[in-house]
Formats: sequence, C-alpha cells, structure tokens
Amino acid sequence: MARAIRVVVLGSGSWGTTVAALSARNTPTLVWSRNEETAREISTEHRNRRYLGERPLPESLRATSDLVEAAHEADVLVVGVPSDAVRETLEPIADELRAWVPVVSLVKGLEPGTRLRPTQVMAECLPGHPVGLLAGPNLAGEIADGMAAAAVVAMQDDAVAAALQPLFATPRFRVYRNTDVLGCELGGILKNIVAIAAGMAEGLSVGDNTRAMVLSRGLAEMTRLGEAMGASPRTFAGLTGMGDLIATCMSPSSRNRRVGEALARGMTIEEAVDALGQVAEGVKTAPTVLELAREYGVEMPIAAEVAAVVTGQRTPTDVYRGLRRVAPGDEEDIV
Ligand SMILES: NC(=O)C1=CN([C@@H]2O[C@H](COP(=O)(O)OP(=O)(O)OC[C@H]3O[C@@H](n4cnc5c(N)ncnc54)[C@H](OP(=O)(O)O)[C@@H]3O)[C@@H](O)[C@H]2O)C=CC1
Ligand SMILES: O=C(CO)COP(=O)(O)O
Repeated sequence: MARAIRVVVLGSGSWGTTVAALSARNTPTLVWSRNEETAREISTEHRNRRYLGERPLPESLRATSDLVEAAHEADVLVVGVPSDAVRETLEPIADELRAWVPVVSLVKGLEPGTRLRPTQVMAECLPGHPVGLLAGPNLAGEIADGMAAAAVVAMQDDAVAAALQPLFATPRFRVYRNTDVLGCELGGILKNIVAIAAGMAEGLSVGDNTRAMVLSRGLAEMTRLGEAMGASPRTFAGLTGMGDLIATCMSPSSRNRRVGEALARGMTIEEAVDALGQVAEGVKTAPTVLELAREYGVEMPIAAEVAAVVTGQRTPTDVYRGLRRVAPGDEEDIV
C-alpha cells in the first residue's frame, strides 16, 4: 500500500496553524515554527495560544522548529509566513526538498522591493517545483472554529490541483480548483488594501451606501489591474476575488480592516500595526501595488488613497473628504 502524502506547513501563525489543522484531519501533517516554544505547545498541548487561543488542534498534528527536518519530510510544502519572510524562509531549504514537491502559497502580499507575487518568489527560490496557492474568504479564527467556508486551490496544472484538493478539504471546508493562478493570487493580495479603506470607513462611521461603494469600486480597480497584468476578469467575481473582499471588508476580525479602523481613530500606522501584533499585509503592499498600477497604466484611486494614509501623507478624514477628487467616469470602464 502506498504511504500517505505528508504535508509540511511553514509558519505557525493564525493561518498556517489553521491550514495545518485542516490537513492533519486528512493526512500526516507537520508544521514548522521558528519559535521552539510554539512548536512544543502545538505538539504536546495541541494548542497555539498566541494565535488561536484555547482552540484545540488535532492530536495528530506535529510541530518542529527545525526547518531542514521539515523540508526533508515534505511531499507537499505549504508556505504560511508573511510576504516579506518568504525568501529568507525558502532559500535555506532549496537543496533539502525532494524533486517535484508541489508548493502551495497561503501568502497575500507582494515582496517589498521586488514587487513579486509570493508564487513568483517561491518559483525563484525553488526552481522545478510546481507552485500554486490556496486562497479564498478564509478568516482563520472562523475556520479554526469549524464554521463552513470555501477556498480555491489554484495551480497551472489542473491535475496537480486535483491531487491537492482532498488534502485540505473537510465536510465544512470546500476546496475548488482554478488554473488562473495570477488572478487568484492578485485577488487575495489586492483585497487587503480595500479592507484598510473599509476599516477607515468603519472608523469614521460612514453609511452603508458608502461601505458598498468602497467594496464595489474596490473590486473594479482590483479587476482592472488584474486584467492588465494578464489575469481573467472572471476570476475576480469568484471566491478569491469578490468572496475574499467581502469577508475581509465586513469582518471585525480582519487585521487589515482593524488597521484602517485604528488609523481613523487617530493612531499612527506604527501604533496600529504594533497594537495588532499580527501581520496586516495591505500596509506594506499598498505602496507597492501603486508602483505596479503605474507600470501597467491602470487607475487605482482607492489604493492610492490607502497608500497615502499608510505612508503618513494624508489622514483618513482627508481621504473620505477627497472622494470628489477623481471625477466619476463610465462604470463599465473596467480596463
Ligand atoms: N489569518 C488569516 O485569516 C489569513 C491569513 N492569510 C495570509 O497568510 C499569511 C500568513 O499570515 P498569518 O498566519 O495570518 O500571520 P500571523 O501574523 O498570524 O503569523 C505569522 C507567522 O509567520 C511567522 N513569521 C513572521 N516573520 C517570520 C520570519 N521572518 N521568518 C519566519 N517566520 C516568520 C510568525 O512567527 P512568530 O510567531 O515567531 O512571530 C508566525 O508564525 C499572510 O500573508 C496572510 O495575509 C491568508 C488567509 C487567511
Ligand atoms: O485573508 C484573510 C481572509 O481571507 C485574512 O484577512 P486579514 O489578514 O485582514 O485578517
């Protein structure tokens, strides 16, 4: 009998641990933490209290703080560290992985400096491995609580995606497939910026019409950039686009939305990020996305306002007062 596929998850934050817990229900799973104490807590107490409180983790889920040991075990490698830590995490294990181990990104931010998407960084660090992602409206706490949700495994090769699907799926976690890796990845990255705008709106107590405007115009500019870069516009209407945008902008537990709310209440960006104690990818990604928008000749007025606030050039109040700055054009003018 063939042995079971072994999944290794790099990163023991809220989402890395939650995905590892899903996978551990289906197949042997090991999570790597850079923190020895967190690895011990997961393996022996079946908890990750810093990120998931008292939620119990499967007893079968093992953890290690030895990155090379983790790499040696992987039949499938899942990467769940923040975007600015992907390269430094993967470079040391490039020669430790077996050939052709599929790499699945959970990461929703661009690499600062290079402007590369996480799957591009992964392909650079781990040449020859199939690289894709798992994304969708997946707030970690809700999934760790067993609430129903859905996600997408995006891989260029649909056969690889089909093999990965059952590793993460549970009766309450539906996993779809998509071959538009670029569109699925950009959806998860760009919605974080709109979520900061939605958080600012929340902190300023705007009306529901304003909330809806931010979401729908946010989706329009996400789609516009995605199509200019070569993604399918249809992807942005799905789970990884509109789905993730709605979940993140509506949920008080979204870290990106919470940063926006804190800014609207007068905190500086440094205070807002410190208070969070977890990653909010939209903060560093907003200025980087603007550079991409310029390169592709695409208008992204919401991202521009968010970038101006997170870099301290404007306040949330100025931004919402400044909604009139850009004259409205044709609504259908997506590209
Ligand atoms: N949380 C969620 O609901 C979802 C998150 N995501 C995405 O998943 C990615 C990971 O986020 P999430 O788990 O939420 O983040 P958290 O902030 O909850 O955890 C980050 C994890 O990465 C580790 N880490 C941070 N910096 C480094 C580094 N330089 N080298 C190695 N490890 C590092 C942290 O270790 P330590 O604890 O030691 O600091 C921690 O284990 C992000 O891109 C996020 O956007 C995607 C979908 C849902
Ligand atoms: O990506 C997420 C939900 O799908 C998590 O969003 P936050 O990082 O804003 O919490």
